[in-house]
Amino acid sequence: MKGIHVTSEIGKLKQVCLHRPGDELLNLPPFELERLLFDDVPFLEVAQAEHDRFAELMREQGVEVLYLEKLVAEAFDADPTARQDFLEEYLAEADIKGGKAMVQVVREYLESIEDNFEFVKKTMAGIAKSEIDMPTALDFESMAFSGEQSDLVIDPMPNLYFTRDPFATVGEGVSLNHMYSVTRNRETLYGKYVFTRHPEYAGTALWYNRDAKFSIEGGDILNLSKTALAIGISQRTQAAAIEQIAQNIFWKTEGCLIEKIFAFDIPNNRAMMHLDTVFTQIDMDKFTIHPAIMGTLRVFEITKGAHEGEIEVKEHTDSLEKILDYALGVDGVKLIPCGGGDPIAAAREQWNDGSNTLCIQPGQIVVYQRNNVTNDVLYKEGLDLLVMPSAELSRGRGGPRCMSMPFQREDL
Ligand SMILES: NC(=O)NCCC[C@H](N)C(=O)O
Repeated sequence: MKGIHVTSEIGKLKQVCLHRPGDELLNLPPFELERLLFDDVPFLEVAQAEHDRFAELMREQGVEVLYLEKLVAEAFDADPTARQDFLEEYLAEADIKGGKAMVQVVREYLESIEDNFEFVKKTMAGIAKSEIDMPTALDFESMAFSGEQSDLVIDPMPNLYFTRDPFATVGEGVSLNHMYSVTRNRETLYGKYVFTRHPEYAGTALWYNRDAKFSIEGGDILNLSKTALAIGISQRTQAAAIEQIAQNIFWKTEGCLIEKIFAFDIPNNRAMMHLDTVFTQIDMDKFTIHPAIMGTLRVFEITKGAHEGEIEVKEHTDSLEKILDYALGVDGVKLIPCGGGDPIAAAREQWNDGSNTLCIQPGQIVVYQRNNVTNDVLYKEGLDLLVMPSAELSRGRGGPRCMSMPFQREDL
């Protein structure tokens, strides 16, 4: 079965989209880490082995694993004009250091890669100066660049293995996001070509588009039910983007069943960059949570207004448990604190994504091995943990939920 179908965070996972970390992690200059939103340089071989185990754990549960790089290559295999169109957009957004002559050299270099899969991986990895012949007829900009410090002509996209963020599946459609940072915004181009040009996915409804003005990222978008969505107001997602997606869903697109959007205003900092870094659903009535967000969290409910183009907003003042009971239509939601309530363990394990779990089916979750305090608490709560190695992957500041985008889940 193809197409998108996701109406919860916990319904049995049938199909998921990943990206296996590739050479983009070799093109990470240490002095560029902050700009590229990474905290250390991972050891690629080990990161790949950890990622392969992640995929294997899911396959063992009957999940079909798709790879983003393969889907994009399939779109190009099916329609060579798609590859040409992609290349033009890619070059325009690549911020190529140097002038027109350099752009031409890069274009020829990429065009010379015949195999579409290799071509896609190269665009993800970035391009080093040493890989290309510097232009012979130099325009001034290219000439000036050849003496510059940077060894990269095109930046890598090291965050691509966090497939949760550049686009997000909701119901039968997708929010094709506009990212907060320049470095991650290029990632959304791959989603664009999958959802508009891949033979199986072209025509997927888009609830948001990458050319919109405000930023929204998939780590902030949580499917609570067929009709309710949670979205974080965070470092990465602006309230204005939530208003825009609400407008799109309620008034400007067809086919979305969402009737209520709960906006969760979380602290604006790197450790808690997305809602899913502090809060993930793990069972019908259970969530993991970073205790540091309790007390400060404001929650708004957005619904369709009475007149064309209007939305209604109200703020909830109940406890988070009560708000979630109401949003999910259950009784007695339980919040399980990361780090077992100990503030140092909570901060340490949240930093390494202790609250960022991927639910395979109600009560069964993928977790990082390194978060042993939180994992013990989850065992005691009766959860079935699929534990994955996490020494290298965690250096990018994302966990199992960040590294996965469900394409299909069974309805609850
Ligand atoms: N959903 C997530 O929290 N994704 C993790 C993204 C980590 C990445 N290094 C970033 O800063 O965007």
